[in-house]
Amino acid sequence: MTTAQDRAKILVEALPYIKKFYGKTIVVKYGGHAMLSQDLKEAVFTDMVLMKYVGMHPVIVHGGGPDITAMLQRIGKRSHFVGGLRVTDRETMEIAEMVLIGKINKEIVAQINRIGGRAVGLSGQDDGLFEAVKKYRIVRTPEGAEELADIGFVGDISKVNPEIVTAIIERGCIPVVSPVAVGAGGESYNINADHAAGRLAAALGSDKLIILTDVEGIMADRSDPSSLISSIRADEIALLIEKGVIDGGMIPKVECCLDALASGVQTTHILDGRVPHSILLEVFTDKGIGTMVEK
Ligand SMILES: Nc1ncnc2c1ncn2[C@@H]1O[C@H](COP(=O)(O)OP(=O)(O)O)[C@@H](O)[C@H]1O
Ligand SMILES: CC(=O)N[C@@H](CCC(=O)OP(=O)(O)O)C(=O)O
Repeated sequence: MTTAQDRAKILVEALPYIKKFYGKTIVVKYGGHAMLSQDLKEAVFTDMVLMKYVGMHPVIVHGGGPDITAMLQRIGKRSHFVGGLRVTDRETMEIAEMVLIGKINKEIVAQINRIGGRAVGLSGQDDGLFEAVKKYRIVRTPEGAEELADIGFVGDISKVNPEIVTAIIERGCIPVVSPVAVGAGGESYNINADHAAGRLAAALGSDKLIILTDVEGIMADRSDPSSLISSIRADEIALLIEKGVIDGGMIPKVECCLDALASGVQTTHILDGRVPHSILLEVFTDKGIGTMVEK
Protein backbone atom coordinates (compact mmCIF):
# COMPACT_ATOMS: atom_id res chain seq x y z
CA MET A 1 0.00 0.00 0.00
CA THR A 2 1.29 3.48 -0.76
CA THR A 3 1.64 5.74 2.23
CA ALA A 4 1.34 9.51 2.18
CA GLN A 5 5.17 9.61 2.32
CA ASP A 6 5.44 7.37 -0.78
CA ARG A 7 3.07 9.65 -2.66
CA ALA A 8 5.04 12.72 -1.62
CA LYS A 9 8.26 10.99 -2.77
CA ILE A 10 6.78 10.35 -6.23
CA LEU A 11 5.87 14.02 -6.57
CA VAL A 12 9.32 15.16 -5.43
CA GLU A 13 11.00 12.75 -7.86
CA ALA A 14 9.15 14.43 -10.70
CA LEU A 15 10.67 17.83 -9.87
CA PRO A 16 13.90 17.52 -11.93
CA TYR A 17 11.85 16.48 -14.95
CA ILE A 18 9.35 19.28 -14.51
CA LYS A 19 12.30 21.68 -14.33
CA LYS A 20 14.05 20.12 -17.34
CA PHE A 21 11.01 20.30 -19.62
CA TYR A 22 9.49 23.54 -18.31
CA GLY A 23 8.58 25.68 -21.32
CA LYS A 24 9.67 22.91 -23.74
CA THR A 25 7.62 21.50 -26.56
CA ILE A 26 6.86 17.79 -26.59
CA VAL A 27 5.16 16.32 -29.65
CA VAL A 28 3.11 13.19 -29.02
CA LYS A 29 2.02 11.05 -31.95
CA TYR A 30 -1.10 9.18 -30.90
CA GLY A 31 -1.52 6.22 -33.24
CA GLY A 32 -4.82 4.61 -34.13
CA HIS A 33 -3.70 1.27 -32.73
CA ALA A 34 -3.10 2.92 -29.34
CA MET A 35 -6.66 4.35 -29.24
CA LEU A 36 -8.06 1.34 -27.43
CA SER A 37 -10.45 1.68 -24.50
CA GLN A 38 -12.04 4.86 -23.25
CA ASP A 39 -10.00 4.52 -20.03
CA LEU A 40 -6.72 4.39 -21.95
CA LYS A 41 -7.69 7.39 -24.07
CA GLU A 42 -8.53 9.34 -20.93
CA ALA A 43 -5.17 8.40 -19.42
CA VAL A 44 -3.38 9.80 -22.51
CA PHE A 45 -5.38 13.05 -22.45
CA THR A 46 -4.93 13.43 -18.68
CA ASP A 47 -1.15 13.14 -19.19
CA MET A 48 -1.34 15.92 -21.80
CA VAL A 49 -3.34 18.21 -19.55
CA LEU A 50 -1.01 17.54 -16.62
CA MET A 51 2.04 18.35 -18.76
CA LYS A 52 0.41 21.61 -19.84
CA TYR A 53 -0.41 22.64 -16.28
CA VAL A 54 3.18 22.08 -15.11
CA GLY A 55 4.48 24.38 -17.84
CA MET A 56 5.30 22.05 -20.74
CA HIS A 57 3.89 22.50 -24.23
CA PRO A 58 2.42 19.19 -25.42
CA VAL A 59 1.26 18.96 -29.04
CA ILE A 60 -0.74 15.99 -30.33
CA VAL A 61 -0.51 14.64 -33.86
CA HIS A 62 -3.06 11.85 -34.13
CA GLY A 63 -3.48 8.92 -36.48
CA GLY A 64 -6.54 6.80 -37.06
CA GLY A 65 -5.53 4.14 -39.56
CA PRO A 66 -7.81 1.41 -38.13
CA ASP A 67 -10.87 3.73 -38.23
CA ILE A 68 -10.11 4.69 -41.86
CA THR A 69 -9.82 1.00 -42.76
CA ALA A 70 -13.13 0.24 -40.99
CA MET A 71 -14.94 3.09 -42.76
CA LEU A 72 -13.56 1.96 -46.13
CA GLN A 73 -14.76 -1.57 -45.38
CA ARG A 74 -18.25 -0.22 -44.72
CA ILE A 75 -18.37 1.10 -48.26
CA GLY A 76 -16.94 -2.17 -49.57
CA LYS A 77 -13.40 -0.97 -50.20
CA ARG A 78 -10.26 -2.86 -49.25
CA SER A 79 -7.13 -1.09 -48.06
CA HIS A 80 -3.68 -1.74 -49.49
CA PHE A 81 -0.43 -0.64 -47.90
CA VAL A 82 2.99 -0.22 -49.47
CA GLY A 83 5.84 0.13 -46.94
CA GLY A 84 3.35 1.02 -44.19
CA LEU A 85 1.60 3.70 -46.30
CA ARG A 86 -2.03 3.44 -47.43
CA VAL A 87 -2.52 3.48 -51.19
CA THR A 88 -4.90 6.45 -51.45
CA ASP A 89 -7.21 7.00 -54.43
CA ARG A 90 -9.60 9.97 -54.55
CA GLU A 91 -12.40 8.19 -52.69
CA THR A 92 -10.02 6.92 -50.00
CA MET A 93 -8.73 10.46 -49.54
CA GLU A 94 -12.25 11.72 -48.94
CA ILE A 95 -12.90 9.03 -46.35
CA ALA A 96 -9.52 9.65 -44.68
CA GLU A 97 -10.36 13.36 -44.30
CA MET A 98 -13.82 12.60 -42.93
CA VAL A 99 -12.47 10.15 -40.37
CA LEU A 100 -9.32 12.04 -39.33
CA ILE A 101 -10.58 15.64 -39.33
CA GLY A 102 -14.31 15.11 -38.87
CA LYS A 103 -14.30 12.35 -36.30
CA ILE A 104 -11.06 11.59 -34.50
CA ASN A 105 -9.72 15.15 -34.20
CA LYS A 106 -13.01 16.43 -32.83
CA GLU A 107 -13.31 13.54 -30.36
CA ILE A 108 -9.82 14.20 -28.98
CA VAL A 109 -10.48 17.93 -28.64
CA ALA A 110 -13.79 17.30 -26.88
CA GLN A 111 -12.27 14.83 -24.46
CA ILE A 112 -9.32 17.05 -23.53
CA ASN A 113 -11.67 19.96 -22.95
CA ARG A 114 -13.94 17.76 -20.83
CA ILE A 115 -11.10 16.85 -18.45
CA GLY A 116 -10.09 20.45 -17.95
CA GLY A 117 -7.56 21.18 -20.71
CA ARG A 118 -7.97 23.65 -23.55
CA ALA A 119 -7.50 21.89 -26.86
CA VAL A 120 -7.73 23.37 -30.35
CA GLY A 121 -8.08 21.04 -33.34
CA LEU A 122 -6.64 21.70 -36.78
CA SER A 123 -5.40 19.80 -39.79
CA GLY A 124 -2.24 20.27 -41.80
CA GLN A 125 -4.32 22.29 -44.25
CA ASP A 126 -5.11 25.02 -41.74
CA ASP A 127 -3.01 28.10 -42.41
CA GLY A 128 -0.89 25.94 -44.74
CA LEU A 129 0.62 24.07 -41.78
CA PHE A 130 1.78 21.12 -43.93
CA GLU A 131 2.60 21.72 -47.60
CA ALA A 132 3.05 18.49 -49.53
CA VAL A 133 4.12 17.00 -52.83
CA LYS A 134 3.10 13.61 -54.16
CA LYS A 135 5.08 10.80 -52.62
CA TYR A 136 6.36 7.68 -54.35
CA ARG A 137 7.54 4.57 -52.56
CA ILE A 138 10.54 2.60 -53.77
CA VAL A 139 9.60 -1.10 -53.99
CA ARG A 140 11.69 -4.15 -54.83
CA THR A 141 10.45 -6.36 -57.67
CA PRO A 142 10.65 -10.19 -57.31
CA GLU A 143 13.73 -9.98 -59.57
CA GLY A 144 15.42 -7.70 -57.03
CA ALA A 145 15.23 -4.49 -59.06
CA GLU A 146 13.97 -1.26 -57.49
CA GLU A 147 11.01 0.64 -58.92
CA LEU A 148 8.80 3.57 -57.93
CA ALA A 149 5.27 2.65 -56.82
CA ASP A 150 2.44 5.16 -57.40
CA ILE A 151 0.48 5.22 -54.14
CA GLY A 152 -2.01 7.95 -55.12
CA PHE A 153 -2.76 10.95 -52.92
CA VAL A 154 -0.07 10.19 -50.38
CA GLY A 155 2.09 13.19 -49.71
CA ASP A 156 5.59 13.98 -48.60
CA ILE A 157 5.67 17.11 -46.48
CA SER A 158 7.75 19.63 -48.41
CA LYS A 159 7.37 22.53 -45.97
CA VAL A 160 6.00 23.04 -42.48
CA ASN A 161 4.61 26.46 -41.53
CA PRO A 162 4.32 25.99 -37.76
CA GLU A 163 3.21 29.54 -36.83
CA ILE A 164 -0.43 28.51 -36.31
CA VAL A 165 0.64 25.78 -33.88
CA THR A 166 2.93 28.19 -32.02
CA ALA A 167 0.07 30.68 -31.77
CA ILE A 168 -2.22 28.03 -30.26
CA ILE A 169 0.49 27.07 -27.75
CA GLU A 170 0.99 30.72 -26.83
CA ARG A 171 -2.74 31.03 -26.14
CA GLY A 172 -2.29 28.35 -23.46
CA CYS A 173 -3.96 25.63 -25.52
CA ILE A 174 -2.99 22.14 -26.66
CA PRO A 175 -2.87 21.85 -30.48
CA VAL A 176 -4.39 18.62 -31.87
CA VAL A 177 -3.27 18.07 -35.47
CA SER A 178 -4.72 15.78 -38.17
CA PRO A 179 -2.21 14.40 -40.70
CA VAL A 180 -3.72 15.86 -43.87
CA ALA A 181 -1.69 18.26 -46.03
CA VAL A 182 -2.29 20.63 -48.89
CA GLY A 183 -0.61 20.42 -52.33
CA ALA A 184 0.44 23.32 -54.57
CA GLY A 185 -2.88 23.10 -56.45
CA GLY A 186 -4.96 23.05 -53.26
CA GLU A 187 -5.42 19.26 -53.40
CA SER A 188 -5.45 17.20 -50.19
CA TYR A 189 -2.74 14.68 -49.39
CA ASN A 190 -2.89 11.81 -46.94
CA ILE A 191 0.17 11.94 -44.72
CA ASN A 192 1.26 9.11 -42.51
CA ALA A 193 0.77 10.44 -38.99
CA ASP A 194 4.26 9.35 -37.91
CA HIS A 195 5.81 11.40 -40.69
CA ALA A 196 3.62 14.38 -39.84
CA ALA A 197 4.61 14.18 -36.16
CA GLY A 198 8.33 13.93 -36.98
CA ARG A 199 8.25 16.93 -39.29
CA LEU A 200 6.19 19.02 -36.89
CA ALA A 201 8.48 18.14 -33.96
CA ALA A 202 11.45 19.28 -36.05
CA ALA A 203 9.80 22.52 -37.21
CA LEU A 204 8.76 23.42 -33.66
CA GLY A 205 12.25 22.70 -32.33
CA SER A 206 10.74 20.24 -29.85
CA ASP A 207 12.78 18.62 -27.18
CA LYS A 208 11.05 15.28 -27.33
CA LEU A 209 9.00 13.27 -29.77
CA ILE A 210 6.90 10.46 -28.34
CA ILE A 211 5.18 7.92 -30.58
CA LEU A 212 2.41 5.91 -28.91
CA THR A 213 1.59 2.59 -30.53
CA ASP A 214 0.37 -0.92 -29.70
CA VAL A 215 3.66 -2.68 -29.05
CA GLU A 216 6.19 -2.23 -26.25
CA GLY A 217 8.67 -0.65 -28.65
CA ILE A 218 11.01 -2.02 -31.30
CA MET A 219 11.47 -5.76 -30.75
CA ALA A 220 14.49 -7.69 -32.03
CA ASP A 221 12.16 -10.71 -32.35
CA ARG A 222 8.47 -9.94 -32.41
CA SER A 223 7.53 -13.38 -31.06
CA ASP A 224 9.67 -12.78 -27.96
CA PRO A 225 8.41 -10.05 -25.62
CA SER A 226 11.74 -10.04 -23.75
CA SER A 227 13.54 -8.87 -26.92
CA LEU A 228 12.54 -5.22 -26.51
CA ILE A 229 15.32 -2.91 -27.69
CA SER A 230 15.34 -0.21 -25.02
CA SER A 231 17.70 2.10 -26.85
CA ILE A 232 19.07 2.19 -30.37
CA ARG A 233 21.23 4.60 -32.34
CA ALA A 234 19.94 6.19 -35.54
CA ASP A 235 22.72 4.60 -37.62
CA GLU A 236 21.69 1.08 -36.53
CA ILE A 237 18.18 1.36 -37.95
CA ALA A 238 18.88 0.85 -41.68
CA LEU A 239 20.31 -2.63 -41.11
CA LEU A 240 17.25 -3.71 -39.07
CA ILE A 241 14.96 -2.59 -41.92
CA GLU A 242 17.13 -4.38 -44.48
CA LYS A 243 17.01 -7.59 -42.41
CA GLY A 244 13.22 -7.32 -42.11
CA VAL A 245 13.36 -7.01 -38.29
CA ILE A 246 11.58 -3.67 -38.62
CA ASP A 247 8.77 -3.73 -41.16
CA GLY A 248 5.19 -2.62 -41.87
CA GLY A 249 3.85 0.15 -39.65
CA MET A 250 7.11 0.34 -37.69
CA ILE A 251 8.97 1.69 -40.76
CA PRO A 252 7.29 5.13 -40.82
CA LYS A 253 7.86 5.34 -37.06
CA VAL A 254 11.60 4.86 -37.20
CA GLU A 255 11.83 7.09 -40.30
CA CYS A 256 10.02 9.76 -38.36
CA CYS A 257 12.42 9.42 -35.41
CA LEU A 258 15.44 9.71 -37.75
CA ASP A 259 13.95 12.74 -39.45
CA ALA A 260 13.29 14.46 -36.14
CA LEU A 261 16.75 13.67 -34.72
CA ALA A 262 18.46 14.96 -37.87
CA SER A 263 16.58 18.22 -37.42
CA GLY A 264 17.60 18.82 -33.82
CA VAL A 265 14.96 17.03 -31.72
CA GLN A 266 16.84 15.79 -28.65
CA THR A 267 15.26 12.39 -28.04
CA THR A 268 12.60 10.26 -29.70
CA HIS A 269 10.66 7.44 -28.08
CA ILE A 270 8.38 4.66 -29.28
CA LEU A 271 6.08 3.76 -26.37
CA ASP A 272 3.36 1.25 -25.62
CA GLY A 273 0.04 3.09 -25.65
CA ARG A 274 -1.60 0.07 -24.01
CA VAL A 275 0.18 0.92 -20.75
CA PRO A 276 -1.87 3.51 -18.85
CA HIS A 277 0.02 6.78 -18.39
CA SER A 278 3.02 5.59 -20.41
CA ILE A 279 3.72 9.24 -21.34
CA LEU A 280 3.94 10.28 -17.69
CA LEU A 281 6.26 7.38 -16.97
CA GLU A 282 8.50 8.46 -19.83
CA VAL A 283 8.52 12.18 -19.12
CA PHE A 284 8.53 12.29 -15.32
CA THR A 285 10.59 9.27 -14.25
CA ASP A 286 14.02 7.92 -15.08
CA LYS A 287 12.74 4.37 -15.58
CA GLY A 288 12.55 4.97 -19.36
CA ILE A 289 10.03 2.64 -20.98
CA GLY A 290 9.72 1.59 -24.63
CA THR A 291 12.47 2.21 -27.19
CA MET A 292 14.53 5.37 -27.27
CA VAL A 293 15.97 6.18 -30.71
CA GLU A 294 18.89 8.55 -30.33
CA LYS A 295 21.61 10.09 -32.48
N1 LIG B 1 10.63 -4.83 -34.99
C1 LIG B 1 9.37 -4.54 -34.67
N2 LIG B 1 9.02 -4.41 -33.37
C2 LIG B 1 7.74 -4.14 -33.02
N3 LIG B 1 6.73 -3.97 -33.91
C3 LIG B 1 6.99 -4.07 -35.21
C4 LIG B 1 8.33 -4.34 -35.66
N4 LIG B 1 8.31 -4.37 -37.01
C5 LIG B 1 7.04 -4.13 -37.39
N5 LIG B 1 6.23 -3.95 -36.32
C6 LIG B 1 4.79 -3.70 -36.42
O1 LIG B 1 4.52 -2.31 -36.33
C7 LIG B 1 3.22 -2.16 -35.74
C8 LIG B 1 3.01 -0.72 -35.28
O2 LIG B 1 2.66 0.09 -36.41
P1 LIG B 1 1.13 0.48 -36.75
O3 LIG B 1 0.32 -0.78 -36.74
O4 LIG B 1 1.15 1.28 -38.00
O5 LIG B 1 0.72 1.33 -35.48
P2 LIG B 1 0.01 2.76 -35.28
O6 LIG B 1 -1.41 2.65 -35.71
O7 LIG B 1 0.17 2.98 -33.81
O8 LIG B 1 0.77 3.79 -36.09
C9 LIG B 1 3.22 -3.20 -34.65
O9 LIG B 1 1.93 -3.54 -34.23
C10 LIG B 1 3.97 -4.36 -35.32
O10 LIG B 1 3.06 -5.24 -35.94
C1 LIG C 1 -0.41 7.63 -45.99
C2 LIG C 1 -1.00 6.93 -44.80
O1 LIG C 1 -0.76 5.75 -44.60
N1 LIG C 1 -1.78 7.67 -44.00
C3 LIG C 1 -2.41 7.13 -42.83
C4 LIG C 1 -2.94 8.30 -41.99
C5 LIG C 1 -3.42 7.88 -40.64
C6 LIG C 1 -2.33 7.25 -39.79
O2 LIG C 1 -1.14 7.37 -40.02
O3 LIG C 1 -2.82 6.54 -38.72
P1 LIG C 1 -2.00 5.60 -37.71
O4 LIG C 1 -1.00 6.42 -37.04
O5 LIG C 1 -3.08 5.12 -36.81
O6 LIG C 1 -1.38 4.46 -38.50
C7 LIG C 1 -3.59 6.19 -43.23
O7 LIG C 1 -4.25 6.42 -44.23
O8 LIG C 1 -3.82 5.24 -42.44
